[in-house]
Amino acid sequence: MKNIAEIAARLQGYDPEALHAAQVTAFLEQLVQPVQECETVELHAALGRVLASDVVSPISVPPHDNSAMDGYAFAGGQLQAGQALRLRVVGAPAFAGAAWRGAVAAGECVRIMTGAIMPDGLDTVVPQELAQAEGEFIRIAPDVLRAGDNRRFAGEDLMRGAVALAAGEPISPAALGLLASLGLPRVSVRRRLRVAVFSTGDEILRLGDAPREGAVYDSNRYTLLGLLTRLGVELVDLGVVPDEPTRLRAAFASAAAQADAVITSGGVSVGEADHTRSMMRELGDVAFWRIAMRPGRPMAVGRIARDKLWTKLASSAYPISAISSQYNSNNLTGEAILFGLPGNPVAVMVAFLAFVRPALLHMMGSTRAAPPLLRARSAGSIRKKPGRTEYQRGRVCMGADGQLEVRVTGNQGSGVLSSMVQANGLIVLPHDSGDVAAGDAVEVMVFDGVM
Ligand SMILES: Nc1nc2c(c(=O)[nH]1)N[C@H]1C(S)=C(S)[C@@H](COP(=O)(O)OP(=O)(O)OC[C@H]3O[C@@H](n4cnc5c(N)ncnc54)[C@H](O)[C@@H]3O)O[C@H]1N2
Ligand code: MOO
Repeated sequence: MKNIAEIAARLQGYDPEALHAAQVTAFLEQLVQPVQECETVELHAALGRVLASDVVSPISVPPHDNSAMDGYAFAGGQLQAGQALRLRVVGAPAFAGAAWRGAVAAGECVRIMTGAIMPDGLDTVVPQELAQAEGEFIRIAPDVLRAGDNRRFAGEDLMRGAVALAAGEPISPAALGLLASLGLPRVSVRRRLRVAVFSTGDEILRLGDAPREGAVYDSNRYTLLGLLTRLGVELVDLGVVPDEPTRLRAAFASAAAQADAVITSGGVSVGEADHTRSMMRELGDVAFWRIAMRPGRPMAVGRIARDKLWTKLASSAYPISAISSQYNSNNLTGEAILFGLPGNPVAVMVAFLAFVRPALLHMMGSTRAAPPLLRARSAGSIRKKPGRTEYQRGRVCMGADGQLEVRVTGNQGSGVLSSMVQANGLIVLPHDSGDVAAGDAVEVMVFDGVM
């Protein structure tokens, strides 16, 4: 296991006082490892889990060539440009699930329903809307159809023996359907990631507490719990922890004893009461950064080695028995990854979306960790200083000309959640870029469905 200093040493131009967003991503890729344990779950419970190994198709889907339409099947070679075709309807209709095995001669066709197996030798289906019935015949007008139309091939979705879904694929509703189409009742997935969350700060009120001068309600834990629930992790909610070394030590110890990752908010800046960062450092191997970004400038990232935790706690007179039972009952790797996010509510969400979420996806074993970026035209001008990555809250929609357009959603203060609620993405203005003029193309990290 590389220590934090070793990972940092590999980053070109590493400056903890002005780290680039791209360096944070590169650092986290080095720091985290996918969980190795797997389990087999019922398909209906697999949504959002990450596939542990390749799924090879035991069958072809569809299993036979079949019709895509209700209509009449015939040999398409009989179609001729500029000419109508008249065919005699023979045999019993072919229904989905009931093959029709008779012979069909030239000049003949068979009534067929969507999904029914194509009778031998036939390759084309005329939908019934395009077939004019004339007694026992049908007539197909000139040039309405080509040979091969409306036939679905055996295996056109999935071929027997081919990889249907690769390891690392997050299981989406479409993937659930795909696995079900193979007849697989269960699937092997990586174990769920366990993530502990707590908010820090003496001024943080629990919901339901009476308002108090200078105090704010704990919103960060709720946004984080929401984001993590969408990610499909197991949550360990440790509530609000005041800025007191003893309480923080207990919270970090408990979190590290039972979770793969620990996410906190607040107390990572330079204020007098910012004890979170010193406690992280006491118990773990941690880097504190000022990231050249806005919002989300201060952030602490590191790990607590679980085997060293006991020694460290012993020297602080912490009651180890309180957490050793939690530790023993869990099947965790040797370390808990720490994400000490800043206190400002939007900074929390931006840091989560830009860095923490990709890192957690990587830990979950997902091969789809990078957030999706769209290019859109900026509806207005945006002021931007070169030398830091800026994330502006914006709403993407289709402009009058059918092109994607993004509009900033109001006050961009790092404590202002209302503009975050109105947004459906973050406009990502890269490190070196300057002001954006109305009409310029910008990149947007869309978060519909993510948050
Ligand atoms: N001299 C400097 N001051 C500050 C710097 C700096 O670089 N030099 N950075 C500023 C930035 S940017 C941020 S962000 C904050 C981060 O500070 P902390 O991580 O220590 O966060 P706190 O001071 O605890 O809180 C900041 C702000 O956020 C509110 N907050 C905290 N927790 C919650 C919560 N759970 N729910 C809702 N709101 C919360 C808190 O009340 C403060 O208003 O530091 C700047 N200062
Ligand atoms: O950048 Mo702080 O992280 O603005 O809110």
